[in-house]
Amino acid sequence: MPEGRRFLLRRKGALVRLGGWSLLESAQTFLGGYCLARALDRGFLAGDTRTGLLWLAVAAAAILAGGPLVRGVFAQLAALVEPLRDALVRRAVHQYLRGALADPARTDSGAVSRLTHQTEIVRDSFAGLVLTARSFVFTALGALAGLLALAPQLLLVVVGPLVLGLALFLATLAPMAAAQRAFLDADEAVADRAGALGAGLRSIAACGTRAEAADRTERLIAAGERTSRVLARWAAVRALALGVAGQLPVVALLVATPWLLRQGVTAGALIGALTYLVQALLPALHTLMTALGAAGTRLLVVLERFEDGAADAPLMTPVTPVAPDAAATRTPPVPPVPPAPGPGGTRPGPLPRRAPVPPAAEIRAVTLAYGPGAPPVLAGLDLGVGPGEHLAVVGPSGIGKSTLTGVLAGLLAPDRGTVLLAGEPVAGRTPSELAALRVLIPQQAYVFTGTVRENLLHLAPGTSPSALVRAVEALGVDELIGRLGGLDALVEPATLSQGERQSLALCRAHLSPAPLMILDEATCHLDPVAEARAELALAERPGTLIVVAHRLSSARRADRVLVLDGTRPAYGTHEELLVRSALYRDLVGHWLSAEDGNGADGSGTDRSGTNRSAEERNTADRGATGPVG
Ligand SMILES: Nc1ncnc2c1ncn2[C@@H]1O[C@H](COP(=O)(O)OP(=O)(O)OP(=O)(O)O)[C@@H](O)[C@H]1O
Repeated sequence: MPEGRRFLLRRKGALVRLGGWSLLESAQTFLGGYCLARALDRGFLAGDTRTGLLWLAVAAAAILAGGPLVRGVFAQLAALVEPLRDALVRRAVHQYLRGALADPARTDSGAVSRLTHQTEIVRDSFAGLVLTARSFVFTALGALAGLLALAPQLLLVVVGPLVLGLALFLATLAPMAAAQRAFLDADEAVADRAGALGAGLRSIAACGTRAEAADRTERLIAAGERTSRVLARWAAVRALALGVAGQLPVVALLVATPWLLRQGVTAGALIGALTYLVQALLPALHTLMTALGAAGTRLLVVLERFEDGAADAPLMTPVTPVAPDAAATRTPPVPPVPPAPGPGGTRPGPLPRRAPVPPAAEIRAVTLAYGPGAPPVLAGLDLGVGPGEHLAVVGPSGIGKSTLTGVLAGLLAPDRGTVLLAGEPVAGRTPSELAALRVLIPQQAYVFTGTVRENLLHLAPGTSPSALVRAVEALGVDELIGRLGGLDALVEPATLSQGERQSLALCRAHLSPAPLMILDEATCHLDPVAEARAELALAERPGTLIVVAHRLSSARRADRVLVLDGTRPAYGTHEELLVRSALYRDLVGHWLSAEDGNGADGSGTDRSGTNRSAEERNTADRGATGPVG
């Protein structure tokens, strides 16, 4: 408002000229009713047709003068509206430059819309408002002056309902604007959501989060419905105000006719008064209310897009350029990741109490049940995975391994407890924030129709060609890519085997910049050699690796193993768990007998571990097979 006032005060000349032209509109209104009244009273009702026609000719001349009047009004209107448009364009450019200098990485996609579409909306809405508000004020002046000139008693009858209706209308302005803003916000939220859903459709289908996505969208649509109901209610109040201000004076005039006649008001004056009400005031009022309701609210809402403190910022201020490095320091710090241990390396059990960097992933007293009456799948689980660590998660089928990966990845919200990634809570993070922190590869690998390159670079589009080649070689998928026709060959997911899909998905995960990688049986369709190669490559990648393991070799490669066992989980190295956990021994025994059934695992490692003596091997194998046997 103060800015608007300042803007108008600086254009006093144009306002005065506009007022001058508008006064002619008052005169036109005045003459319309007055001439008709006189034509009746002094001409036709008095039997003097010539005089009657003369008065009507004066009224016609006033109407014909309308052409030049409109031209004059529009010329002055341009003097008000065009500077506003220019100021908004300047402000939009300034906002954009300020944002770009403050954060070169940020893209302000709304800037073009503000510069073009939104500026034009403001310009048209402002012009429409000035036109209608001015027209109403000067028409009302002309009509009231006419009523006074015809008979002051007419004013007494008409002014009461007119003022009442106007007051009711003015009272609806603020709540109506608030309702309109809420409606537009809700509408934009639904549009944003629809856009995000469209862009993320593949991921939603791949992660199986269709129900959650639908639920969140439904809530937004319901909010939109509520705001449109509120808006409709205020529109009804506004229609009532229009009825009171526009129609009630006519009814009052008709009801008061006997009294007015007794007061000496002539028939011509009554017809003139009706003309003022029906032909001048009512249409002007209707146009004003419609314009304020539609253009006014649109103007308010769009003008807000030009705010954000830009008003305080002086234009053309020299700004110190921001070095790209400085911008980089503003991105959220990623905890330093120490180098991962070598393939055969071990890391002793619990994390040190005062770790220099927060754990890569941490679960504190997490409980999760699928449904209110269902027994918890995870019950008060604690887990800390250090940066660079390689953890294997094992357990019988249905014990909750996938549930745990979902919780760690932020896809499942626990009923109780906290999940932290890199020391920050997972709850409340947006999908893109989560994607920057972790990558989860489920058992059903996600490959989409597109080129091999698009599939591999899906999580890291900026990867250099040499890094891509290195990842392809490390994962051993070069042969597969050759068979598919090269990096630019089109992939048809349906024509790939499960193992081929897993290979591509693992290579994509390898390229992802996320510091935490979670594999949920993501190698189950690979042969043991390919699995070993993939896991080793992924473990050597900087960052933390959590693998839901389904083979002994996979558990052996990890620094530590988490055995999920209902409410009694066990942690430790492979060797420690062979001693401590009966369930782990059972699992190992089961894996060994399965491998015996399938022949050697082909992984190139012996079955009991790397670089161990025959005696150690025997001990371990005895421990492993004991309970099963
Ligand atoms: N969306 C769900 N709704 C209800 N129950 C579920 C849901 N997902 C998993 N469960 C149940 O939770 C338990 C743990 O399932 P989860 O998939 O986490 O186990 P898992 O250890 O990964 O099993 P597997 O090794 O067979 O994949 C199971 O009893 C399963 O039936």
